[in-house]
Amino acid sequence: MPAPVVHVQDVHFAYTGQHCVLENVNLDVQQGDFLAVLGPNGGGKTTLLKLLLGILSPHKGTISVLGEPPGSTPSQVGYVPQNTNIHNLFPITVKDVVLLGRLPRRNRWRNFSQTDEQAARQALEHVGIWPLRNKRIGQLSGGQRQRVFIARALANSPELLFLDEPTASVDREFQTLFYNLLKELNATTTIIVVSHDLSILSSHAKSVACVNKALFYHDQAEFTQNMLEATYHCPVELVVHGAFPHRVLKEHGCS
Ligand SMILES: Nc1ncnc2c1ncn2[C@@H]1O[C@H](COP(=O)(O)OP(=O)(O)OP(=O)(O)O)[C@@H](O)[C@H]1O
Repeated sequence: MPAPVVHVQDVHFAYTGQHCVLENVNLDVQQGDFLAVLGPNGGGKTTLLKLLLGILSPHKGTISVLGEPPGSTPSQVGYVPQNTNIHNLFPITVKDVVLLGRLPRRNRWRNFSQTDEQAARQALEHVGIWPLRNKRIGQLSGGQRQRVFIARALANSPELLFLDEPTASVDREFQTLFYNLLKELNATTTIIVVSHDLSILSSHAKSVACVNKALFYHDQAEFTQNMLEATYHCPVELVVHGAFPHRVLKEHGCS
């Protein structure tokens, strides 16, 4: 089997002065995978992505991404963060935010080329907001901003794409469009997406990682009741309705 694009071995992580957020985490992601990362609030999903991006460093264990230490191949890795705090009055247009995705980590102030402009246009068209390109980002709704940051991640045609709750504030119509776009991108891009939306992920992901301090990996996108209950530590009910599988959590009180 070829070397995995993401290799995590015996990783432990805690924020300063806090309990362990991730403990003894092991994960291999193969090229071409579409991995859904699930788990309860505070389970450590975003922390795991930040470790893979090199924003945080593990206290114990090793991580490699595309065969290198995390953070050393930024032009091959796209990232859509969960929260994007930009001041409403910050004077930057939608297109400029997307163009920033084309800049290497070093030499960040080079001029943009025709190729950069074309890539930005294509990314904005992909997420359906090319007409908004000259608006200031502060003038956009939460869902429109989310699309801008997805376009920024796509603008570099990354080999590996990390997405943290990418559809949290977008409407249902765009969610479907977006997951279809991810499916298309998955032909050439390895995708790791954190989401609570089991219904859509169940029909698009190829594998699943459940994260709640520990990580349980399943090499098939099959969400079984046992697996979800072990992760969420509470009863979970799987139901199917509509044209494609749709799962919901049973009403419950978690202690
Ligand atoms: N910068 C930080 N400093 C201290 N503790 C933090 C920090 N960021 C996250 N935590 C804590 O680490 C734990 C894991 O947080 P993380 O954001 O990774 O969870 P998550 O699974 O992504 O949650 P959610 O589904 O709510 O987004 C939580 O208990 C959180 O309070």
